[in-house]
Amino acid sequence: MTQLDINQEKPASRDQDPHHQQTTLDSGKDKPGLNAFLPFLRPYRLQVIYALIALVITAGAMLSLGKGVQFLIDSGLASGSEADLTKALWIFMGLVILLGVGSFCRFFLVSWLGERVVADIRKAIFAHLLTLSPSFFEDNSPSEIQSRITSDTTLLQSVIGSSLSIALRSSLMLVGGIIFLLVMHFKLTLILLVCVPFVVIPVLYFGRRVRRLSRYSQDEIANVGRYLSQALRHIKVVQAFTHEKHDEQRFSAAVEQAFAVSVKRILQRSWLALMAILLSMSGIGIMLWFGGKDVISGAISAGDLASFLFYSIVVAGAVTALSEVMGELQRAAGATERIMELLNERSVIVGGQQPVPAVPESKSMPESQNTVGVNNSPEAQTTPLLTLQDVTFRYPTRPTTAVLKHLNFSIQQGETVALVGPSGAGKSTLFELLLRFYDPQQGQVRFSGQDIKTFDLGAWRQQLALVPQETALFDQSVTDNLGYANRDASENVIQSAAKQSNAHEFIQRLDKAYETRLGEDGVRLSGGQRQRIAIARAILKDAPILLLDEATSALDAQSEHMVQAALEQLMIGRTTLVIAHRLATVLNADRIIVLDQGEIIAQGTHSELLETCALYKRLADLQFGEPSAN
Ligand SMILES: Nc1ncnc2c1ncn2[C@@H]1O[C@H](COP(=O)(O)OP(=O)(O)OP(=O)(O)O)[C@@H](O)[C@H]1O
Repeated sequence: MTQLDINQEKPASRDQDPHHQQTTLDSGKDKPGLNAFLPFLRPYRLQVIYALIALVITAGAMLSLGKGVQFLIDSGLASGSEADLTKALWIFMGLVILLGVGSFCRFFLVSWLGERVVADIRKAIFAHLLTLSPSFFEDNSPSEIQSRITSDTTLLQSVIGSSLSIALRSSLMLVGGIIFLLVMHFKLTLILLVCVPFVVIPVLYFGRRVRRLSRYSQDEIANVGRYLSQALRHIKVVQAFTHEKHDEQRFSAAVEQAFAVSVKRILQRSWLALMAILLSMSGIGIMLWFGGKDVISGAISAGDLASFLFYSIVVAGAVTALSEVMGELQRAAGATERIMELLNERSVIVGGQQPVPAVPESKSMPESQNTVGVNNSPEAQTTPLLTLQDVTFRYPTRPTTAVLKHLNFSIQQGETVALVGPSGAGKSTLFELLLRFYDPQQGQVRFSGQDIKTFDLGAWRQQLALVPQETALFDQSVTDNLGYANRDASENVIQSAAKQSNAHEFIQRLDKAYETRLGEDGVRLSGGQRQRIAIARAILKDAPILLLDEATSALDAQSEHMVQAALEQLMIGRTTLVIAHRLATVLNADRIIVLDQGEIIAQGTHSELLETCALYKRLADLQFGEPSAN
């Protein structure tokens, strides 16, 4: 399904909807597993090879170290010769240096690979997410996706950056260690192999419990963090309702809860330490006893016993490490699967190959503003610029309800058409279809006679400039926020757009003028100022079709005048479709379309509609404050 296992419950009807079928993921087949991220490792083949070499060298050095210990004791200490001792120590130190340098290289290379691959995966996911249609984000909430990406990639990072190398190293140590042990002393090896489970199983048991509690502990800490950020984000609400005491108590309850979980974890960890020391040291004691008897009887040397102990510890350590990382590897396989699902998700909105035809010249459009070329052919002059033909649309999340029903209308180049209708009539949805956030299930939207689905998606969206009701602003400078519409615009061009949209003056009055950061969600601007920023953006985009969604919230007379003047400037020479909430807009429109419950119920001018359409008359009375006698 489209859901990345985020939303478990889905309405059954969605599966029967052919449109929605396109948005579903084939998560059931070809489970990718860990090898799915091999393509991400491919560019770093050399580093992988170097890391493997370092891995083999360190494992070899570690295994040889046991023999080094034996040599040190038997040839160095037991022989009583200082020269032999020095020689043995040199060999031992050589191995230690090899092990140290090898470990340095292995650790650096493997961790580097983990970080590098995860950085690439994060970039790939983000770039891919940006291409998905809005319907995908209705099925999968962005905040869930965000936390998924963060936790899944962090898990992958730890697996690529450490667990995999631990698994490889431990396997080498395990096999190598057992071979050394068997060659050295068959009977002691058998004793060891019997002892290992007695040590490893309890350690694993407590280890698992510690891990599980660590996860709970993390969750509790996340809860505390969430609570904290909510309270601080809404600090004005907290203080206005004098809610401080209550919030303080709830916060301290959350902190105490986190503390209680941590104490449980610490206790298990302490048990783990106790068991590990008792069991492993008892095991060593048992072997020392058996081995010591053999040393006394002369069957083996003291060096033999010491190196035997060394290899036993290596083998037990490898077994423990392997069983620990196996769980990690499994979890990482799940994480990889989810990441791959996300990367394999295809947008249901696909662009075509056709170039967008040039917009026919408008008599009122100044030459400088018509950037998409001019087409003067008689055919271009007569074909409407925009046509909706029998358009029926249902949102993918509500496949049974048609939001737009059999819409038919055309707009000529340069025309201004106002859309009017009660809340929920489908006005904004119409804009979403024009922007191709969704495609209609039935009918076509045409531009200069061609279905907009045949156009390259980016090129088509370049033809439209949207001035939304709520202007989305980013926590960046004013220049960056304006430049959002046109990344190539120079500072001069940006300022001239701000002047045209009557935004320049208030921008100049901000602390750092155009360099002022607007704060999260542009909180530092008033409604009218935000709208003028949106208008400046549309000017910068310089698209032939304007989609205006007028703000419903009332502006004071001065702001209203500024916004209106800016809009009039913007509309010159463009084809405009406006969701109208102001009297001035409907009066200035060439035509008004009245929408109700997804259907066009009337079209005409303001005065015509007042006569012919009861719904329009009622809306005019309510929305525009227009006395019905007018
Ligand atoms: N993403 C969505 N998923 C499902 N249904 C939606 C979605 N967006 C809007 N709708 C529904 O579609 C219908 C039309 O909504 P739309 O926003 O187009 O109306 P509108 O005429 O613009 O209303 P308003 O003037 O209040 O903005 C409403 O019933 C709404 O609940």
